[in-house]
Amino acid sequence: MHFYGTSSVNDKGHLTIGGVDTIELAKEFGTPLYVYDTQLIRERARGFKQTFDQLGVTSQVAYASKAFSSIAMIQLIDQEGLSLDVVSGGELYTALKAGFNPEKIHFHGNNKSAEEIAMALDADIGCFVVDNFHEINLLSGICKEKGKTASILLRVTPGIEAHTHDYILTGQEDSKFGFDLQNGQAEEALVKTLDLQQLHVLGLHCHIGSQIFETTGFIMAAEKMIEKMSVWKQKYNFSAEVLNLGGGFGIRYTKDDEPLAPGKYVEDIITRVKSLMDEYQLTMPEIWIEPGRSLTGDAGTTLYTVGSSKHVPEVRNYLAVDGGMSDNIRPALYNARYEAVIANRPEAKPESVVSIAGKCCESGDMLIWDLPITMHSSGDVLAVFCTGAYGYAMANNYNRIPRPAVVFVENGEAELVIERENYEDLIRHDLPLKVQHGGQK
Ligand SMILES: Cc1ncc(COP(=O)(O)O)c(C=O)c1O
Ligand SMILES: N[C@@H](CCCC[NH3+])C(=O)O
Repeated sequence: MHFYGTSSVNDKGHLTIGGVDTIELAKEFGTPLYVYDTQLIRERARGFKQTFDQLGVTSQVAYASKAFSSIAMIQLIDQEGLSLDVVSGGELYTALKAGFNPEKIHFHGNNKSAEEIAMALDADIGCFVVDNFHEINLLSGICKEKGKTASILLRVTPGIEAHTHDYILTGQEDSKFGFDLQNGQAEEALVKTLDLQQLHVLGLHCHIGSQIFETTGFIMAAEKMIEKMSVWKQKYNFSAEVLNLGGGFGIRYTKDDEPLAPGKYVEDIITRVKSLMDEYQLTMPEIWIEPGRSLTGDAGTTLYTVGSSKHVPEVRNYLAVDGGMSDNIRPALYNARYEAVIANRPEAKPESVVSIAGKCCESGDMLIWDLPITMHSSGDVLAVFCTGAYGYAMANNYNRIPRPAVVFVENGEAELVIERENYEDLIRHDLPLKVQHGGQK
């Protein structure tokens, strides 16, 4: 088995994370349970910042909170001195409730509503990542009404096709995000925003996709942006104070994934950016990045209790757990792959192959196909690794299944940071029928 972060095996032979026995966690908090190794998140955060420091580059590392947001998670990010990327009023609300410094919040989104924009302006957030012409008009209009100015980055699509799943590609020309760099829309947006008193253009942003294993795409995107920056410097005397290269650094979900070390992505990309700046004789801007998955992905493990099983002779063994696509929709949505072990005996040799089924009423609710697994029985705990990004964040109540609890573990201590939903939570917003529309009773 591959051990992530602080995971290990104790003298009972049980899987531990952050020095805490996962079997005890399952007993105390129930399953399904998301367990976060917060020391690993801290190490990753520090690693990104140190790499920039070593390169002597002024930076902001903004955690993409869409990967996993909660009050405690945002507070952890704050403790580590990172900035924060939010993409909705809800993520912004969570950040503000967590006491996060608004000046370090960057607001994303391809269709921010007037209410969301007003909320962000009232909170005096640091920066809006402006996505389209509609937003330029909306944001500048609301700024005018409120007598405020907003700092903005223009999100551009550089025309890069990163090698990843189609649904998580974002930098190619045919994308719902951003101003296209090649067809002149980005330049049009720049000219428009430079003219508007209410908007202060800090620089450019791009995000080319997610779960990317090589630096080529990032470097090509940076090259295209810097080339334009040089033209715009001459044409409009525009000097970008900030160049934001987004997130997307890949992680190891299974043995087939071979990501670079997080710092290595930054090192290679920034080294190239520096030399391009020299080539074009431009002043080096602040470099911002927005890692999500690479900060929290491998720090998360989901614990499930093993339940029913089904043997289809000569075809497959199904083993069902007490969660599924309601707590982790990624396998159903992207054919995402995971590794898992029986947490009661993680080091025991695999003796059979089973396919892990969720409990939702949906044939596609399969968490892992063809998992080599050791001896197991109903009641054992299954630990699925690397679920820390876009797992809980995309959890839902399909089949009216309550969302799981989340605990942080560190130095032998476990802390509940999100309570398990209960049935009452599920019907909280339901209203009884008032009007008897031709009922027969
Ligand atoms: C604009 C933007 N920034 C950052 C991220 C974070 O990406 P990742 O979790 O792959 O690092 C995303 C999600 O893909 C995004 O859309
Ligand atoms: N939710 C996706 C990534 C989305 C990226 C957001 N731009 C995943 O689980 O991989």
